[in-house]
Amino acid sequence: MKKPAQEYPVLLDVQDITRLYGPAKGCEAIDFRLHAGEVLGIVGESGSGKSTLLRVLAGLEAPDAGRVIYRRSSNEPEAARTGTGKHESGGDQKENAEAALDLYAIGEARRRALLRLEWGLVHQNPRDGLRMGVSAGANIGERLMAQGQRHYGQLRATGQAWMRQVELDPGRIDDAPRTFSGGMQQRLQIARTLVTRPRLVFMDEPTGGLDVSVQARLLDMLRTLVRQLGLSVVLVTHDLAVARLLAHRLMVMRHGQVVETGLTDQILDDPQHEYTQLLVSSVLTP
Ligand SMILES: Nc1ncnc2c1ncn2[C@@H]1O[C@H](COP(=O)(O)OP(=O)(O)OP(=O)(O)O)[C@@H](O)[C@H]1O
Repeated sequence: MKKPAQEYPVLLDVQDITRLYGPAKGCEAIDFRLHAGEVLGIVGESGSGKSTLLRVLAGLEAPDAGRVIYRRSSNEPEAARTGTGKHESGGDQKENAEAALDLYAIGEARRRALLRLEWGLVHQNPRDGLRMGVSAGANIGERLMAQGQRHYGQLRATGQAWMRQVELDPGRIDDAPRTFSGGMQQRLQIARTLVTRPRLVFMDEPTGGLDVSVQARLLDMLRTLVRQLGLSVVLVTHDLAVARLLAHRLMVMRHGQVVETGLTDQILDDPQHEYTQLLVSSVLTP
C-alpha cells in the first residue's frame, strides 16, 4: 500500500508504554506516532504482546508506565465528519475544543465516550463487537444514536446503505446477527464500527478465524473502505499477507518489545532484524 505523507498531523502519540504481566509478557517501552490517514500494522508471533499493546492504546487497559496522547484535529468540524450536525458529547463544546487528550489522565467515563463516539474497535471475534440479540439494523444504528441521531427513517436508510457497502443483503436488516455466517458477522461488525466515520480505528486480527476465501474477500473490502474513508488504523495481525495489503507502516514485536519498524514494503522485502527475517522467511517456506 502506498505510504501516506508523513506531514499529516499526528493523531496518536504513544510515549514509552509499558504493560507487563511478567518478564517479556506484555509490552515494554513502546514509542511511536500514528499520523492521520495512516495504517500502522503491529505484527509478531503469538504472545509477542500485540493485543496487550492494542488494549492499552484503545483505552481498555491502563499501562504500568508511559502515556497515550490522542490529538484531535482542531480544524475539523464535528458535524462535517458525522453528518449529525450535533456535538457528540451532548454539547460539551469544551471537550471538543480540547486538542490533546492524555488517555489515562482523563477519567474512565471520558475514555469510554471516546471509544464509543470517536474511535472504533474491530474485534477478531465479531461476537465481541456485535449485540447478537438485536437486529443488524439496530447494530449499525447504535453508534449513530449515541451521536445524537434519532430519526428512525434516516437510521434505517443509513443501515441499509452500510449493509450494501459491506456486501450484505439490505433485505436482512431486521435479522439478528446470530443468523449470519461468521464472515457476514464480521462485515456487520465493520459496518457498525465505521458508520460513524471514526477518527481512529483499532483492529485486532480482523480477518482471523475465517475461511481463506472469506478472508480474501473481507480483506479486499477492508482495503477499499480504508482508502475511501481515509481511515487512521492501528491493525494487529500475525498474518503478514494482511499486513502487506493494509498497512503503510509496520512495527514488528517480539517478547513485548519492538524489534523493527519501517515502511511495510521495506520491512517485508528487506527485513533487517534477524527475527523479522525469520518471520518473513517462515511465511515463504511453509
Ligand atoms: N490478562 C493477562 N494476564 C496475564 N498474562 C497475560 C494477560 N494478557 C496477556 N498476557 C500474556 O502476555 C503475553 C502477551 O500476550 P498478547 O495477547 O498481548 O500477545 P499477542 O501477540 O497478541 O498474541 P496472540 O496473537 O496470541 O493474541 C503472553 O505471554 C500472554 O500470556
